[in-house]
Amino acid sequence: MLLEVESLNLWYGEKHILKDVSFGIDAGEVLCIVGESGSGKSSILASIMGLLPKYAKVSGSVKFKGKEILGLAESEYRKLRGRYISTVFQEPSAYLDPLFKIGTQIEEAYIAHFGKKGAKQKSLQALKDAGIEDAERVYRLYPHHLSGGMKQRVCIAIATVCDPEVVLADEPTTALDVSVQEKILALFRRLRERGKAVIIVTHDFGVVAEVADRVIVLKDGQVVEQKDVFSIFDYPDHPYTKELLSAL
Ligand SMILES: Nc1ncnc2c1ncn2[C@@H]1O[C@H](COP(=O)(O)OP(=O)(O)OP(=O)(O)O)[C@@H](O)[C@H]1O
Repeated sequence: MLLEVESLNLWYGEKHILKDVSFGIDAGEVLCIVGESGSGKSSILASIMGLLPKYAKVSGSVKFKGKEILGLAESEYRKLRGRYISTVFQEPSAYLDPLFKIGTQIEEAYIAHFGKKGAKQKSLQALKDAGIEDAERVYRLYPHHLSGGMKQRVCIAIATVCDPEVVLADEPTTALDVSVQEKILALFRRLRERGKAVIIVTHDFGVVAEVADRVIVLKDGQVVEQKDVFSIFDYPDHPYTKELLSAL
């Protein structure tokens, strides 16, 4: 397994948020984490990325290529984030800095790990890989010049410019028009073809049907079902899974 989460538990004060969560993902796979709002989906991603608030208490294990990463020092997490494991967020407008050109923001992500040399070329390539054909032009624009779908492509370029092995995405299409959602999901399928391990958090089984190889269903911080995508639609076991599916 490229990334392996084992018996992950998370508490905020007295509140037990994640309860013995275990799953793994290999290169070239898309795993969807499905569950209602508040079930703990984003908390799983935050635990993997080392982005939990200080008052959070965690136990268990998160291994990347066999090496424990849960509880690393912030300086160590910084070496991982963006370079080996990176994240695409729900709201591209909130993530992009309105004051800086697109090119600058992608380059910054690259320079943090590799230095200035080759940064522009890599950034343009990342934009093209994210489905932006006129990359040279978009490179010089500011975020407010772009549509929501284009901004999310830029965020994917930022997340992939260092060629990470794992890409995490938290509701990456929720803020977008239905017409562009499909195109963004196609990009995640392309990441899988490029050998990335992709974890997508969603509450939407429509998204699952479009991209997932495997699915874990989370309820109140617990994994209640874990299956390949065909089985989850054809033979859902848990009543909660059936309930989520009936909303589709
Ligand atoms: N920083 C925090 N401090 C305290 N409680 C938190 C914090 N972040 C999340 N929680 C709580 O943890 C629980 C799980 O939240 P989380 O955001 O992981 O769920 P989610 O399934 O991703 O929901 P959503 O789809 O709404 O983002 C919720 O009850 C939430 O209120």
